[in-house]
Amino acid sequence: MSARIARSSPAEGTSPTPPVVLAIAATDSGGGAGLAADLATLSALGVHGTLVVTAITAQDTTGVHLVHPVPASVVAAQLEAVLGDLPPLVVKTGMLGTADTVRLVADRCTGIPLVVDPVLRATTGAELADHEVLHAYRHHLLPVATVITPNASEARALLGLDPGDPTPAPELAAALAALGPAVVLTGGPSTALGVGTNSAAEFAEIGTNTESTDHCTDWLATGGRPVALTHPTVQVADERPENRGATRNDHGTGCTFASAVAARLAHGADLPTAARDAAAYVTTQLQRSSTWDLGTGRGPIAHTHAHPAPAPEEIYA
Ligand SMILES: Nc1ncnc2c1ncn2[C@@H]1O[C@H](COP(=O)(O)OP(=O)(O)OP(=O)(O)O)[C@@H](O)[C@H]1O
Ligand SMILES: Cc1ncc(CO)c(N)n1
Repeated sequence: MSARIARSSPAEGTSPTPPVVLAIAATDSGGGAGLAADLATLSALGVHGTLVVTAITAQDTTGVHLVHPVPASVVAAQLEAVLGDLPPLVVKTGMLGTADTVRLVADRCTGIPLVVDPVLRATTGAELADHEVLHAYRHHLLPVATVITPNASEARALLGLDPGDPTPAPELAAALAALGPAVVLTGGPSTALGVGTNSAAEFAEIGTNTESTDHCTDWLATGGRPVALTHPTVQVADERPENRGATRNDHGTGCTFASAVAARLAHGADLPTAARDAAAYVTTQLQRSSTWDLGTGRGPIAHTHAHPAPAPEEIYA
């Protein structure tokens, strides 16, 4: 017997119209990052997500195997379709793939609150942007972005610094903010270890030390002195013996974080609140997937909201 979706009376079974956030990003066939992460996060946080696909990636928990950019004319057609009919309160960008697409997004999304996650490299290490793309980010997208959410290595690339440049994280955030947008420079556990980003003085300032991995620090820069936003680390497995039992499922944290920022902004939160809420959401979802066994590499952060699934009688009648 087939189950029928319940049709309850409008007063009982309806909810208010949700805000719309447009996610402009690429697909991840493994379902951990990119548009899969964006739409799941927006849905979990009470937002209707519309989407523009910029590239298709063949990707799994072990790495990126192929990137197929969508032609700029097809990206433009998707943008025209959704910007007119379903105007977004906030736009969030992830992997854009080509310089043409970066410029197109900058042109078409000017005047809409814009959260830019400058995806230049996958968690698994694959390069997802070349010099032309970087140039387009610097000169076209950053000046019209409301907030950008790079990690430290993306921040260095956007500033034209060497990968090994020792500039501390808050200075990187401040330098990017000087180009126009507010900045949340994200820092996973490697930042807490002081790898290339935080100086000992900064760790003293935020009440931790260079050996501590208990807290992650994101740096919020809005023009003045950058502010440290700290939250508890979900320990990630690495070569250290004490971390052997920790999670290996952290694929998609950056996309999830930026989408959560966009969702909270769309609900009217201010940027510091949105950034704190987004970090709390990432931490919760990392914790939830910490014992999952998906794939052989770095598995996904949790994108399920009701898991295990509710009993059928709670959904169907
Ligand atoms: N292990 C962790 N425990 C708690 N929070 C984490 C952890 N790893 C990342 N985060 C948080 O997740 C958010 C996204 O930061 P992250 O640095 O992972 O982005 P990213 O490097 O751009 O990710 P990705 O490579 O998936 O795009 C930040 O708020 C960061 O502090
Ligand atoms: C499609 C896509 N977007 C973003 C990332 C960054 O994690 C990724 N690995 N893949």
